[in-house]
Parts: sequence; structure tokens; C-alpha cells
Amino acid sequence: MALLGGTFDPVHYGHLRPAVELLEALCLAEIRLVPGHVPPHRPQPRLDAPARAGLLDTAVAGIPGLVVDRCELDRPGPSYTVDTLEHLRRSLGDQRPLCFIMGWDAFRGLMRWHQWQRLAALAHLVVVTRGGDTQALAPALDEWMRARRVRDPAALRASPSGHVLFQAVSRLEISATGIRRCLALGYSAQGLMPDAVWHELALRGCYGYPQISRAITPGRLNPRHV
Ligand SMILES: Nc1ncnc2c1ncn2[C@@H]1O[C@H](COP(=O)(O)OP(=O)(O)OP(=O)(O)O)[C@@H](O)[C@H]1O
Ligand SMILES: O=C(O)c1ccc[n+]([C@@H]2O[C@H](COP(=O)([O-])O)[C@@H](O)[C@H]2O)c1
Repeated sequence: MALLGGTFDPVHYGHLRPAVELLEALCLAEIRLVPGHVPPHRPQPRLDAPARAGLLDTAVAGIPGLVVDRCELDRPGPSYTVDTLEHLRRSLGDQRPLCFIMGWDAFRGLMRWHQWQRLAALAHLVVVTRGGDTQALAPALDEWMRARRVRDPAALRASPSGHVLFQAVSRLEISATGIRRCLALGYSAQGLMPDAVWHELALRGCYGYPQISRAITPGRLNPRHV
């Protein structure tokens, strides 16, 4: 089992495409996208957790192998990854492999995560790299990583936890921050996420985007063009 945690405020192709590439590269049966309820290291998201999870449901519909896991939604307090992994370990048992997927940027800041050194005892860490990720790691994290690094994805299936694998994926210059900025200025985000997600956002008028009436055809969603 593999998890991709995130704020998903909102979900976009920069989340979905790497996940599909990882399914294939690591021969995974399933990746669970886990929307955080209260992200530990950032301000409270603009959309509430049920709304972000609902958009994720729409986003993964029709993508085999991607599913939404709401396990962080009912937990009060910060959505610490160590708690999520412990929760899943309880249902998965000690022997089955569990992978937690994170971006290179997130990995560089791993030593600031809650009880970070316990993470590898609970899961493998799959660090997604994109061309241009060249910044150095802090020496202590570098040493920690080298002691656990594997280069063959098959190693992740051979043990339940404990390894770090770097996996290159396509670089898509899409971020939720960029999308929120775009919408606040009244610009469309069409093409940056599945159309069905975009239509839901536009119909609700999320992130300051002028609310669109259902009567308007999808091709005319940007109010500047109406
Ligand atoms: N364009 C992208 N390509 C590959 N991975 C991405 C991309 N955008 C986000 N991710 C990864 O997806 C996970 C969840 O990301 P998150 O929900 O924070 O989205 P985001 O677009 O980075 O959001 P924000 O701009 O609000 O920080 C993180 O591990 C992050 O590194
Ligand atoms: O556990 C922590 O302390 C911790 C600190 C920062 C981020 N995370 C997790 O990393 C994932 C990506 O976070 P974010 O804020 O970039 O969307 C998400 O699953 C978070 O819960 C976890």
C-alpha cells in the first residue's frame, strides 16, 4: 500500500500525473491520496477538508489505482504523518509493505516533522524528484538517508518499512498556490486539473473566482469571456 499525503487545496495534475507514474514505476496496486485535515506546517487551507476530499473523489474517478483515503479527516489536531502511518499499520499488520510518498522539497524539511525518525520504522519513504531538484540535504538528514537508501523499487516489496527510494517523475510546473492566485484574479484554471474538478470549483466560485451559473456551457466558463 502507498500513500500520497497532501493538502490538495485544490488537487491538480501535478498530483495526479506523478501518482500515475509511480503506480507504474513501482508496480503498485494502489496509491491512496490522503487529504490532511489540519496541515502541520502551513496555514489552514482555504477549502475545508470535506470539500478538498470531495474534489479528490472527482479527480480520481476513472483513474485506476488512485483512491481517496479520509483517515486524517476525523482526527482532531495537526494531521501528523506519524499518526496516520501508525493508524494504517494497525489495520495492515507488521509484515506488509507500506510506502509514504513525498516530494523532494518536503523530504528536505523532514527533520522538522513530528517524530520524524519514527517514520521509516512504520513505512518506506518514496521521494519524488523532478528535474532541477539539486539542493543539498542537511548533513544529518543526508547521513540518515544514505543508511536507508535503495535504488531498486523491488526492495520496497521485500520488507515492510525502513527504506528510502528516490523516484524521478515528470516535472509539471503546477502548484495549488499558483491555481489559487489565478482564480483570485478571475482567470481560469482549466487544463491544470481534470475538467470535472474545474467545473465543480467554478460552479461554487471557489478561491475568489466569480461563481458560474450552471446555465453557462463549459467552453465559456471564464467570466472574462462571457
Ligand atoms: N507539480 C507537482 N509535481 C510533483 N509533485 C507535486 C506537485 N505539486 C505538488 N506535489 C506533491 O504533492 C504532495 C501534496 O502537495 P500539496 O497538496 O501541498 O500541493 P501543492 O501544489 O504543492 O500545494 P501548495 O502550492 O498549496 O503548497 C506533496 O508531496 C508535493 O510535493
Ligand atoms: O507529520 C508532520 O509533522 C508533517 C509536516 C509537514 C507535512 N506533513 C505531511 O506531508 C504531506 C504534504 O504536506 P503539504 O503541507 O505539503 O501538503 C501531508 O501528508 C502532510 O501531512 C507532515
